[in-house]
Amino acid sequence: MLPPKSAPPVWLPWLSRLVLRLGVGRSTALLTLLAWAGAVALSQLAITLIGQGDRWLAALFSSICCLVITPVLGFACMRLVSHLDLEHGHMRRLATRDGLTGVYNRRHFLDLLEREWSRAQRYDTAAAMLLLDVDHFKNINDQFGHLCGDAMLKAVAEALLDILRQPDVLARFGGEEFIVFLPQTDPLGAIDVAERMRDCIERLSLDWEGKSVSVTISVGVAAMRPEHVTVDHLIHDADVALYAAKAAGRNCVRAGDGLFAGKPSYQRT
Ligand SMILES: Nc1nc2c(ncn2[C@@H]2O[C@H](COP(=O)(O)OP(=O)(O)OP(=O)(O)O)[C@@H](O)[C@H]2O)c(=O)[nH]1
Repeated sequence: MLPPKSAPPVWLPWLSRLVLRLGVGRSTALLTLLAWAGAVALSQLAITLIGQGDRWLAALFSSICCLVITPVLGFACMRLVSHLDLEHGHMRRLATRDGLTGVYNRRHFLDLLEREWSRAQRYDTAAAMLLLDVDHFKNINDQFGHLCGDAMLKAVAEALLDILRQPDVLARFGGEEFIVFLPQTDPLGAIDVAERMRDCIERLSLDWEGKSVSVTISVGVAAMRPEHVTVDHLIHDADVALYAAKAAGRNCVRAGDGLFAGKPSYQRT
C-alpha cells in the first residue's frame, strides 16, 4: 500500500498565487527582501539579548544573521519560486494543449477565437477558417496499429505548424480533425494556405517499423462574412466545405459557398 500523501504546507498556495501575480523576478526580490528583514530583526534581537554580556559574541551572531542567513534564504526563495513557475507552466500547458500533438486543444482554441473574432470585427479585417480532416484515418489504425496512428497525428500537426505564420492559430478539433484560424487573411490567401497544407501532408511520409506510411487530408475553407453573427457560423461554413471536400473524393480543398461573392466555389483541378 502506498503511504498517504502528506498535505502541502498552508503557505504554499499563498506563495503560488504570489508567483502567478508578480512573476518570477519580482516575487524572488520580494521574498529575499523579507528574508533580509528577518535576518536584520534577528541580529537586532541578538545584540539586545547578548550585547550586554559579550559584545564580540553579539557582533559575531548579528554578522552571521546578515551575511549567511540572507543569501541562503534568498537562494532557497529563488529555487522555490522557479519551481512554482515551472509547475504553473506545466499546468497551463495541460489546460490549453492537446496531450498527443502539443497543439492547442479545442477548448482553448474556442477561447482564443472569441478574442480574435472580436478584434477582426472591431477593425473590420479579413479572417478565414480551415477545417482539416485526415482521410480514411481508421485504415491507418487498422493496418499499422493505434501507436502508428498516434505518431501520424503528431507528424501531421508538426507539418501543419511549419506552414503557418506566427499569428495563425492551429488546434486539434477532434480525433483526426484539425482547425486553423487565419487572421488578416483574404479568401484567396486562405485557399492558398489550405492547398499548401494539403500538398505538404500528401508528401509527408512516416517511417513505421520499416514501412513508409502516408496519409492525405481534406480541407474545408470559410471566410469571415458580414452575415456571420458568431464564430459558430464561420465554423459551420468550414464544416460544410469540408463535407464537400470529402464528398468530392478526399485529398482536396473546397471553399464555402459565397466565399467569392457570386463566383463559383474553388475546385482543385
Ligand atoms: N491512433 C489514434 N486514432 C484516433 C485518435 N482519435 C481518433 N482516432 C481514430 O480515427 C478514426 C476516425 O475514423 P472515421 O471517423 O471513420 O474517419 P476516417 O476513417 O478518417 O474516414 P473519413 O474521415 O471519412 O475519410 C477512428 O478509427 C478513431 O478511432 C487518436 O488520438 N489516435
